[in-house]
Amino acid sequence: MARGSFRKSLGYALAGLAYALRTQPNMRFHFGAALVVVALALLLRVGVRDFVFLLFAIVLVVIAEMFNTAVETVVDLYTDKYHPLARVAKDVAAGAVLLAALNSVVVGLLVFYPYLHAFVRFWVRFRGGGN
Ligand SMILES: Nc1ncnc2c1ncn2[C@@H]1O[C@H](COP(=O)(O)OP(=O)(O)OP(=O)(O)O)[C@@H](O)[C@H]1O
Repeated sequence: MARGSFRKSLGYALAGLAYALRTQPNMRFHFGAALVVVALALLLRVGVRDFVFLLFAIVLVVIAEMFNTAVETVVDLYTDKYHPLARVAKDVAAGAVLLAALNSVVVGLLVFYPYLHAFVRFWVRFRGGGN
């Protein structure tokens, strides 16, 4: 692939990412949540393996949301009338986002559980006056 062509392709791909961020409130929410999770992971100094699990879960949600946006756009391009197949296409794409989001919640709970547990124990002791 020529270098100019690679640059162009990269530009199109970044434009797609920017479009999804600009037009999809869900996408902005995912990015915000991802920033919080990454900041928390850095703050708590989670291990490299746990960090990789978190990154995979985050990127999976973003990818699912982008494909969802692509499917919605193509369906809307094809028809603005009600069609059962249009509904199926959009519902299945939305289902993929839901699955990825649920996965990210489970991964987050598993990774952060030891820290949350330690924090709660510390808090209970602290509130109990050290007994
Ligand atoms: N042309 C259509 N024909 C049949 N059902 C449709 C059609 N367009 C949308 N729907 C139904 O309405 C739901 C919501 O569609 P819409 O395009 O508003 O997606 P959305 O989930 O609101 O998008 P966003 O991710 O932007 O919030 C779809 O999941 C589908 O069930």
